[in-house]
Amino acid sequence: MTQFINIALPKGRLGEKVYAIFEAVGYGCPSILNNNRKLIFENEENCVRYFWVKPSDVAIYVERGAADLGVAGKDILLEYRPDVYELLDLDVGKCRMCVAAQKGFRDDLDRTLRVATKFSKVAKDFYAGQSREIDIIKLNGSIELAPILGLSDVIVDIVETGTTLRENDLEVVETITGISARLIANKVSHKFKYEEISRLAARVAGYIKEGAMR
Ligand SMILES: Nc1ncnc2c1ncn2[C@@H]1O[C@H](COP(=O)(O)OP(=O)(O)OP(=O)(O)O)[C@@H](O)[C@H]1O
Ligand SMILES: O=P(O)(O)OC[C@H]1O[C@H](OP(=O)(O)OP(=O)(O)O)[C@H](O)[C@@H]1O
Repeated sequence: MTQFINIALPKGRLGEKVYAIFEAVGYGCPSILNNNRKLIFENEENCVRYFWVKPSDVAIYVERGAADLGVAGKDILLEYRPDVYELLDLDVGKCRMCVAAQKGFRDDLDRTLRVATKFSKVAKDFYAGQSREIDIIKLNGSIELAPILGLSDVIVDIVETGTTLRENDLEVVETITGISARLIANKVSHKFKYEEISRLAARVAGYIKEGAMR
């Protein structure tokens, strides 16, 4: 008997793009795009159930088995390091994790560098690799304000188009890593729903490969 697959989708900028991929490979759930406040959608015909989840929470749902699969940005995986399988790079939600600062900023290396970020672990690892002493200032949004107001020397944040940096007279100092959305799986589900998950992942992988060749 085919088992239901539970998939945690990230609400917001990534969600619809990601759902479009699942729909294109036969895992549609037509009512999901109705603009209401429902958070769970299921399609009995193809045995799939979707949850709309805050992007930074997707990994938690998957790690703890509330969802079998999920889609999370590589930024979230690097920061929270959930114990999940990373099955595929979905090639959407592409951006970069960068160090940025006010134009002309030079690190004088004499004193502790103040780093404002949502991504404390990513920032710590990056500067540990350079043996640079830092002070993390953990913020939850509008990170670009920090160097402008003198709260930090630099920021570690996501850059997509570069518009937010440009409009606030900041610039990229260094790129830490490229980011894109990843399909992740709960480790127990991967074992017990192996066929269902493998079938879905293979179809998604084929779709992405076709897209790359187009
Ligand atoms: N310009 C961008 N800014 C932020 N994230 C982006 C951008 N472009 C792509 N992404 C990717 O999309 C994912 C979701 O970003 P989004 O901004 O929708 O959520 P968020 O507001 O950061 O989430 P949360 O509210 O849970 O902190 C990110 O984890 C990242 O992988
Ligand atoms: O290079 P860009 O295309 O300008 O995108 C980058 C901006 O987008 C994200 O912010 P988000 O919109 O998630 O807002 P917040 O982090 O301030 O909540 C990120 O933190 C940058 O501020």
